[in-house]
Amino acid sequence: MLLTSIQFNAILDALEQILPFTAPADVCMSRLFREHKKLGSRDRAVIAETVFGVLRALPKLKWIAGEEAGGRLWLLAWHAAVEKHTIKELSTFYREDQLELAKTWKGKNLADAPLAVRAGFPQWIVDALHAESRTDEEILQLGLGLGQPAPLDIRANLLKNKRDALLEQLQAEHFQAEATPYSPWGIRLGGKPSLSRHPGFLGGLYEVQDEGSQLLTLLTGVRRGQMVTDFCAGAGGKTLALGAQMQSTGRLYAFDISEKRLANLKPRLARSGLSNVQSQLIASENDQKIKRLAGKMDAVLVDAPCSGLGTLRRNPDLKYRQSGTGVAELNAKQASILASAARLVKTGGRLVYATCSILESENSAIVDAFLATHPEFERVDVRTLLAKEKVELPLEGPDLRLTPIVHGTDGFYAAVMQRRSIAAVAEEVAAAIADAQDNASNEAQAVVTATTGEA
Ligand SMILES: C[S@@+](CC[C@H](N)C(=O)[O-])C[C@H]1O[C@@H](n2cnc3c(N)ncnc32)[C@H](O)[C@@H]1O
Repeated sequence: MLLTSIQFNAILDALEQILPFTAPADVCMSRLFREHKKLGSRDRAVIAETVFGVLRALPKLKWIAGEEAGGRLWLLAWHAAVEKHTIKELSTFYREDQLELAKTWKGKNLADAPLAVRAGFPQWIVDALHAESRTDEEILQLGLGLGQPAPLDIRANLLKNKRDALLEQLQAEHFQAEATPYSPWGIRLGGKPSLSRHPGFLGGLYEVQDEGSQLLTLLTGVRRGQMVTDFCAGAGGKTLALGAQMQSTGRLYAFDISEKRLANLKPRLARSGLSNVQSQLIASENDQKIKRLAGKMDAVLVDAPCSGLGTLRRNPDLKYRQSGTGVAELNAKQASILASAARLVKTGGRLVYATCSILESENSAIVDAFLATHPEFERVDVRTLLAKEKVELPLEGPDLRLTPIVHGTDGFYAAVMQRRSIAAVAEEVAAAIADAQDNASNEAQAVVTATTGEA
């Protein structure tokens, strides 16, 4: 059987709540599951898988069934044209006239669809990527990668165990578990197991974290005893990884403007066993509390608020809840946060700017503009840093750009910068002035030569 009627009705219910896109899909799903207490774990898995499948494929389903068709018919298009269920299987849930429509949809050829539909993006994302000179082929590859379900990655908590020991333990418990290809702390779990009651999870042996997110933290290069700030800590996914890298020594400040997110860090901190983290609610990136830490940090991570388009595998609804205008507003915030966070970095210290976005306007454009006005910082090639950590992964250019198709991770970006000494900056400025003076005098000589004929 395709679905039970309880599952089918719950899916329709969920779509009705999610499709106006006024609240995040995962929040709507949690609410629905709380309201339907009788749904078993298998039901929940089937419902969530179908709803998220429909959200990922929505541009395609709208092209097949029509922009205004609505949840029920888009679900029919999903089952008929994507999941390829037979008309007989669908007849339990749909009327004769709807089944007639489904028959015609089965013959639709996606190759005839516009690029946005084939890539599974709303048009605004295609326009934004085109504006950044991405080719149709690149957009298609990005869309296909971000249109797949994401794997389940965990990060071994090095404070409590080693990755290999945890891997062995999980395999002994019959998890489908394997080491992630790039992160030295990562384990990829197959079969989507529920971990929330697993003793290893409750005991803080690991945290759920995408491999790409683990790699961003690795780039900070933090070590024992350092002073470190996670400027946009949120619920602390990266704070926990940083704290473990520091072996719970030194001091790790976790800043955020969201009290709710910082509150969610608390139970995670308790499980992790870390005692070096100080979480701090700030009013804005210019909060007075930050000033006293100026120039004191060995490393600052700015995991900036962003469109989140790199996480569409997990949050497919984001592509409908974000917009070009929203991204432009984020760009201003990102630049302001980066400039403010940079003040905390000491000479020789590291500044990592990261997002889970695929748009360069949120990524290198922010970093390039920052570097153009902050000569005291220089870009560090992440390929060199990763090589030192013995992480080999395909990268083009000095910044980290991860994508699902190439790296099997969510879409991530990171640039690493280092604060130079005043002497180095002064030396460079003096050299630039000398160059400019040389050029000016050469030009003056050329004018004299041209007008008098005397060299
Ligand atoms: C990408 S999320 C951080 C995710 C988190 N680092 C993690 O790994 O789980 C961005 C965070 O920036 C926070 N934020 C937004 N504006 C901020 C600001 N002006 N200063 C500091 N944090 C800010 C948001 O509340 C959000 O938690």
